[in-house]
Amino acid sequence: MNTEDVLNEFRDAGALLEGHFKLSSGKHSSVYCQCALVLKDTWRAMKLSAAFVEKLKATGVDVDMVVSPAMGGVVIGYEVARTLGIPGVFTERVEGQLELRRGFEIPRGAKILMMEDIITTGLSSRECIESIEAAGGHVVAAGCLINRSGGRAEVGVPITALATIDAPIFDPSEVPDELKNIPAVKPGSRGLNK
Ligand SMILES: O=P(O)(O)OC[C@H]1O[C@H](OP(=O)(O)OP(=O)(O)O)[C@H](O)[C@@H]1O
Ligand SMILES: O=C(O)c1cc(=O)[nH]c(=O)[nH]1
Ligand SMILES: [Mg+2]
Repeated sequence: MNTEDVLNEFRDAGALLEGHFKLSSGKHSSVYCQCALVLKDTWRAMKLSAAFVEKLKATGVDVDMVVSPAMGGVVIGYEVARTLGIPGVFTERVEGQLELRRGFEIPRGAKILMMEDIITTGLSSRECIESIEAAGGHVVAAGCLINRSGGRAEVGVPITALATIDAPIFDPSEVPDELKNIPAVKPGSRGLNK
C-alpha cells in the first residue's frame, strides 16, 4: 500500500478529519487522523496491519514482542502482533506516566517493536520506549500507521511508518486566524483524568 492507498482507507472510514484539533503534545492542527474509526472496521485493521508487517519485515528487523501505548496503540499493536504471531501487550497511563499493568511482563532483553497508531512529535513514542526499557525490554524498532511529522519526528530507534505525511502543527501561540475561529476539540485521552 502506498501513502494514497492508506489515506483512502482513512477517507473511506470517515477518519481523516478536518477542523481545529488540540493534539496530545499540546500543538494544534487542522487535520486529525482518527485511527479508532479506521480500525473499528476489522477488515481494514487486518489489511493495514498486513501491509505494515510486510514493510517492517523488509527492514530486516527481528522482534519478539509488540508493546503499544494505550489507548491509540492498543488495537493496531494487537493486530500487528497477531500478524507476526508474537505476544502483544500495552502500557497505560498511571498518574500521567506510561506503565505496564495487568500482569504484563517483558522478558529481560526481549527485542521489542513499539507500535503506535500515529506519530506526530514522537513524544508518546519516546515515553513508551522509556517505559519498555525500564521494564527490561530492548526496543529495536518503532512503528506506526501514519507518521504525520513528515518524517522529522525522532524516537531514538528507526521508525517504520505505513504512511508518512506532513500535516502542519502549530504552537498554541501561533495558531493561524482561520483556525482560531473554530473551537478546538481534543480527541485523544492524554490528560483527560487530570
Ligand atoms: O507523537 P505525539 O506528539 O506523541 O502524538 C501522537 C500520540 O497522540 C495520540 O495519543 P493521545 O495521547 O492523544 O491519546 P490516545 O492514544 O489515548 O488517543 C496518538 O495515539 C499517539 O499516541
Ligand atoms: O498528535 C496527536 O495527538 C494525534 C494526531 C492525529 O492525527 N491523530 C491522533 O490520534 N493523535
Ligand atoms: Mg496515543
